[in-house]
Amino acid sequence: MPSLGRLHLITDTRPGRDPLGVLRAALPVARAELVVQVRVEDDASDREAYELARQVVGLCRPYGATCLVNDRLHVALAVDAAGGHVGAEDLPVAAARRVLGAGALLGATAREPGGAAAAVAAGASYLGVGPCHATTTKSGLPDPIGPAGLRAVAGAVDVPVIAIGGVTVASVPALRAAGAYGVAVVGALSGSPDPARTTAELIAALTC
Ligand SMILES: Cc1ncc(COP(=O)(O)OP(=O)(O)O)c(N)n1
Ligand SMILES: Cc1ncsc1CCOP(=O)(O)O
Ligand SMILES: [Mg+2]
Repeated sequence: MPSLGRLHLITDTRPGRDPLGVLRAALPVARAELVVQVRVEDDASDREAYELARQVVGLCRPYGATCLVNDRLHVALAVDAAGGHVGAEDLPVAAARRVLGAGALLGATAREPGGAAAAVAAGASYLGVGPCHATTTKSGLPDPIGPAGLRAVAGAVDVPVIAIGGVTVASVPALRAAGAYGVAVVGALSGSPDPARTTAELIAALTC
C-alpha cells in the first residue's frame, strides 16, 4: 500500500476558487508529503469530477504526490488514483474496499472511537477525523470535537489519523499533540493569499 502524506489538500471547487492554481503552488513545496483529495460539489457531474481528477493525477505524478478521490470511487478507478475517501453518506467502508481493491488507500470519516474502530476493521487505511474546529466550508456538520475528541479517536485505532475542519497553521501543534498524523485543509490553502507560503508553513508545522 502506498505511504500516506501528512498534508491533505482537498480541492475547493466553489465558485471563484482556483483548485488547480492552489495545487500548482503547493506541489513543489510539499511534494510527496502532499495528498490531494479531489472533492467536487454534490451537483457536479461525474464528467466534471473525472476531468478534474485526471488533471490532478497528472500534476501529482512528477512530485510523487498522492491523488485520492472523495465519494466517487468509480472516478478514482477511472483516473488510476491511489484511492478514495468515504463518509457516512457514501459507500460503506467494506464495500468501498471491495471496489478499490486491497492495494488502494481508503480513507473513512470518523468522529468517535467506536465508529473509528469499526471503520478500520472494515478496511480503512486512514481516518479523517472532525470537524476538529469550526468551519464555514461545509454546512450541516456536528459541533467541533476539538483536540480532546481527536485524542479519543487516535487512541482507539492504529491507522493514521488526519484532522479536518477549520485547520490552520496555528492549530496544527495542538492537533499533532492530540495524536494527529496529518491534517486535511480546504480553506487554509484555497483562501490563502500565498498558497505556496502557507503550504511551507503547514509542512513545517507537521514535520518539526
Ligand atoms: C480527510 C477527510 N476527512 C473527512 C472528510 C469528510 O468526508 P464525508 O464525511 O464523506 O463528507 P464529504 O467530504 O463527502 O462532504 C473528507 N472528505 N476528507
Ligand atoms: C469536508 C469536511 N468535512 C468535515 S470538515 C470539512 C471541510 C473542511 O474545510 P476547511 O479546512 O476549510 O475547514
Ligand atoms: Mg463523502
